[in-house]
Amino acid sequence: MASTTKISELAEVISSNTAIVDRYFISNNLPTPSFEVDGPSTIIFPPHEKDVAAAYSQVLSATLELHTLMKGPTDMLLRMATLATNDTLSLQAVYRLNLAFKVPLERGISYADLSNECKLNERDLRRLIRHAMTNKIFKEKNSLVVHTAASKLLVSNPAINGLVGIQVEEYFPSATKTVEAMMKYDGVHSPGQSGFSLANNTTKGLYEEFNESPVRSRRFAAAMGGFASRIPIQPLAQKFDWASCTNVVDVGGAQGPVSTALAKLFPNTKFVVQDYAEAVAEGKKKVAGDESAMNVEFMEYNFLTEQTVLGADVYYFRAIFHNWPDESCVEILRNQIPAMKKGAHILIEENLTGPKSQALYREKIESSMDLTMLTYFGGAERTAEDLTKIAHMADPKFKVVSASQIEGTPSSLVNIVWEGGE
Ligand SMILES: C[S@@+](CC[C@H](N)C(=O)[O-])C[C@H]1O[C@@H](n2cnc3c(N)ncnc32)[C@H](O)[C@@H]1O
Repeated sequence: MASTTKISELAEVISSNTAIVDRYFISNNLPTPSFEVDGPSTIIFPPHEKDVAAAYSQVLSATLELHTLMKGPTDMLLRMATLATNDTLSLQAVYRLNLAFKVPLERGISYADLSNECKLNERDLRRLIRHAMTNKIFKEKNSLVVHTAASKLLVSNPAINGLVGIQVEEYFPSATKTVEAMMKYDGVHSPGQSGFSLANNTTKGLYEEFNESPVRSRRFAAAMGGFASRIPIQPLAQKFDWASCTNVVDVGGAQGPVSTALAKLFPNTKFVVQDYAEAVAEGKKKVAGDESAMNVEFMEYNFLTEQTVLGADVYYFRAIFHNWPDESCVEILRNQIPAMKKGAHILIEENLTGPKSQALYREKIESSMDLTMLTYFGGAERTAEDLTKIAHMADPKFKVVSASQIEGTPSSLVNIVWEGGE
């Protein structure tokens, strides 16, 4: 008989690594994880110390694996789809009915009063909320619905609320159509062939569709902005010689969160942020009167057409290419060529995927992000080699000179030099 089994090995990994994380919390006077209403909303982001981050990641992976092993193949298969779908269903109810905003933060509310406020009968409302509670979104106290740290976050953080909104209102229906879309078009070769497009009964891609719907477009932009604002700027500032550039074009730069931050650090470099009209208008409003953003300009530009800023030193794309199928990435790169001088850089900042043999939790998050890109856009999470192939397909005179992680962030920077032109 084996002296240790897989499940007791995993239990040991969980125990020893939880102790490392716990010691870190205690010695740094940090609150220990809790969903109590005054508990911390984030655990460790970004990871401050590598060994603690590794221990934290081991705990998440080993608990996931132990949980799956303990369920066994039958229970896992029988329940997987309904469990995951119903998690989203009850979250959709929380979002759609605006429940987090209707439960008073300080005292809670009865199901009867909440039912009146939501115009939904008490019995069904209770069923939905009780399910949300299994994910620690609200809890019951003295027969009242009261907040937890998770439900409170929906009230206090508009970006998180927006991200939840797009998951339940846009992603949830789109994902049900992804396989159908792939079968229909034998893969996804243009944004209009995505699960999103099929679910929305359109041949347009997500961005084009949202251009006609300011409410959906704003919710999406706010949610993306929430992601963007969590990434520190210093590591990117140190990763490239921005100071030596006269002009940088931030292509698809949204409301300019990166360019306005870089512009403060590099006052002699001019940053041009390009995006659709609405993002550009919002960006202009944000920097109006800000002396430190005098070197930032906003410009409407559709990157599916030829680049209009000629002769810049850098054309920078952050979190753009993973939103597009390979064919569109090639087109976007080719659209920059007529504007590019010899030696100009295309800088692509993206999360690059790594080898498959990594911690289970990390693998699940990365692979889930990949399917999210596929469903929304027909896009993909890519390796450095994938992006190199795309650059060469666009033109062999694009030379990939480096691709490496930006220290302290989840992103990498791919530096491509244009060897054609004058
Ligand atoms: C995921 S966001 C990234 C925004 C920004 N680069 C950042 O990292 O915060 C993608 C951006 O691409 C813009 N975009 C999508 N299609 C575009 C197009 N055809 N032309 C210009 N911008 C576009 C969107 O409006 C959005 O702001």
